[in-house]
Amino acid sequence: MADIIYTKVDEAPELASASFLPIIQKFAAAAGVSVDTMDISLTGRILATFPENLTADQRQSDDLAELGRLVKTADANVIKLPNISASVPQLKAAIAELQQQGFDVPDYPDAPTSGAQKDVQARYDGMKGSAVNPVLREGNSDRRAAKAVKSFAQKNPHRMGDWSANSKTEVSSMSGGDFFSNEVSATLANETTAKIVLTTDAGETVLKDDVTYPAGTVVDATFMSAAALTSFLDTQIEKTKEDGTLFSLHMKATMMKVSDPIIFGHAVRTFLAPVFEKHGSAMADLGVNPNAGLGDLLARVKDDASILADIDACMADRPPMYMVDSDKGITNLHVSSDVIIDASMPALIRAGGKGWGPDGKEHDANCVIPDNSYAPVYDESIKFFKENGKLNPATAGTVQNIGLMAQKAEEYGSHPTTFEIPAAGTVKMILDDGTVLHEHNVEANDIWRSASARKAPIEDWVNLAIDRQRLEGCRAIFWLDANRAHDAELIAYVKPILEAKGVADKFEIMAPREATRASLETITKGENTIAITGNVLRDYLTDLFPILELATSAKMLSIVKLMNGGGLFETGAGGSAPKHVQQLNEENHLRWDSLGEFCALGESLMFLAETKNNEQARVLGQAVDAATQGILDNGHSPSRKVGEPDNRNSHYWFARYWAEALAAQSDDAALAAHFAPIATALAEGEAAILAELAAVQGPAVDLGGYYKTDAAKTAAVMRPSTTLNAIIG
Ligand SMILES: NC(=O)C1=CN([C@@H]2O[C@H](COP(=O)(O)OP(=O)(O)OC[C@H]3O[C@@H](n4cnc5c(N)ncnc54)[C@H](OP(=O)(O)O)[C@@H]3O)[C@@H](O)[C@H]2O)C=CC1
Ligand SMILES: O=C(O)CCC(=O)C(=O)O
Ligand SMILES: [Mg+2]
Repeated sequence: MADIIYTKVDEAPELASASFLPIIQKFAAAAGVSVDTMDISLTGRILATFPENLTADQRQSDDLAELGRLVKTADANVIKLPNISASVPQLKAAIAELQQQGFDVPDYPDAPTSGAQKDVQARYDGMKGSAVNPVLREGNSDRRAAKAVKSFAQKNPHRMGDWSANSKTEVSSMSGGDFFSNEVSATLANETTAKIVLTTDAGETVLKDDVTYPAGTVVDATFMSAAALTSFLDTQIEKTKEDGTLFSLHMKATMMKVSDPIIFGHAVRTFLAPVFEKHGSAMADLGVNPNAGLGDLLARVKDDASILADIDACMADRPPMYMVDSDKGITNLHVSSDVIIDASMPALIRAGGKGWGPDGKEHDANCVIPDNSYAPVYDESIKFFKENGKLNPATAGTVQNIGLMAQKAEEYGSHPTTFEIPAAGTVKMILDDGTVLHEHNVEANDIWRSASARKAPIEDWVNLAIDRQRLEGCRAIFWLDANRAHDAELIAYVKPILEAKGVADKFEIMAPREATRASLETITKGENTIAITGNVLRDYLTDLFPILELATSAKMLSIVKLMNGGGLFETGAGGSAPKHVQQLNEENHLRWDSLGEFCALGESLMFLAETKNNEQARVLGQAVDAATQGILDNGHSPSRKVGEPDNRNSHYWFARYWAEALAAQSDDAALAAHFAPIATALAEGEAAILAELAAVQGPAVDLGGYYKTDAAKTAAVMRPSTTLNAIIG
């Protein structure tokens, strides 16, 4: 096993790796540090899943499973880049591309009939949504802006949209019948197994058997009423029309891969209700499944003029929709993974409460977030900015996050215990001694789910928060709502630990709405605060605050201190940025900023130094920090526009500053001597390298694929400077 594992992913970050990884490997080798890749890309995972369909040459090892084992060991030192969390349309596109490239992987069966097809679907469903992060996240989350990054943002504040006090933008959530209002929760005294049973007029169905919980696990159960949801959506569609705003739905269909595509499907069905009423059976015959989105629906009915005419008539009567891409007519309801709440809501808030409409212009929006558990965070943020005006990134303090994440904590681990209820009845969660832990009366189509959080991760999370607060000395708030069933159980863990450690006076506990306001007030004053949250708010807040403070979450330090002693260094909270790939394809400019990778690399090397007593790794790591600082101080981050320096330029500068820092340091004479000529060559080659990088921009390029690019073609595009390549090798 290599000292450091650098993940092979998809889309923009993977393109960046084609340029950056050779530099990392070359520099690390000088200190005897090995850096290897493991493939967690969507196509890599598909190929690893169907070996029997592939030739011996085409087969691929199951790197995700291997990494899943590694992160449970003290040896883990993994740099994890963002990967695609695939919706079904993305999965199908990746399958089609592989087939075209000569890989005989099976089609995704939409409506499996045979056992074999059901097996294929189950194997694909295992790859759906956020299938990677939960496997690797065997620790809690520590995300914050490095000091250099934060002070750069303060000195170079990004543009922020203006807020008007009479902006009509608002958040709308259900008034009841949602996950929030139906939640029950209990902490288990003993280790136990449990089963989930649905009882209807037709009898008993075991929805899930043999779930095991260690003692001390907090186990929740809740459901969303389908009737309450559709009536809420109906009301919101009407209300949006009356208000003259954009209808926008924000959810996390990738992470909440069972529940949220169903909720999304209800929105598609409700928005097009007259069409479903009239053409329901014809559309079903065409294989329409509203959960797959409007994009899939339109493709399936494209040859039926009467359905299309009724869709047009219905849309004309509906409020305008918030658009993903107004030029291409891609709406909010096209694909469930196109609008991901953690990125979409902050972008809208940063823009002053504006979203893009079908006319290609910005408008106020009705942000429909059906469930009330976390919607108040966005609602309160919007209210705060309406009252106080936009945040000033030049003076704002920062919100750091310590998030409960380990061992599939809370909602993000609930997929195996989430069910769309087939018929009215009762759902019971029954423990092995026969105790009924939780019970709900449900109707057909309700979404019932159970989530849990284990004792060891909870205690680790509280201790991580105590350590962080001690280091920062700033305000620290547990975002927990004493009136919410699950949060009350967590508070019962948090308070005694704080008291036992004598630090209870350093922490506050507030419900998400109050904590949002308190945190915005704190950073507006230029002060810092730590948000100590559950798993979902970890995700939401580590986009919300960075996007307001730094313009993007991609620049964040994202450290997962693995519970068994290893380290996982995620590169930012940002995703895979499909738009960036499109720009590279069209005009050979990659605007992806690798700052997240630079920060993660520095942390990973320092971690190697600590855990393996590797002093040369420490020297390399310190020099990485100097190089990152150099990129920021000298303005060598990528530009967004073709013809201007891009991702590849930033890698050249990074290599140069890294080599210069290594040559200049005096802790390790051998490394200094090794890097002195490299630093000189990089400096002397500057004019040639920059000219070679600039020369290629403009024309379209061919990478030989989107989901699975051709390695040689990608290397040629991403490493166009022969002068730089000669130095890096
Ligand atoms: N940790 C993970 O593995 C994550 C994976 N994803 C996956 O990423 C894909 C896209 O998701 P999406 O919601 O569009 O979110 P992204 O984070 O990919 O993109 C949102 C926007 O943020 C900006 N951005 C993000 N990272 C960078 C960067 N390094 N440099 C410059 N700008 C950046 C870009 O803005 P602009 O285009 O304006 O420059 C981008 O369009 C999905 O497949 C999703 O599943 C998403 C989140 C996390
Ligand atoms: O795993 C995913 O799909 C997304 C993860 C994410 O958004 C985050 O961790 O911030
Ligand atoms: Mg996120």
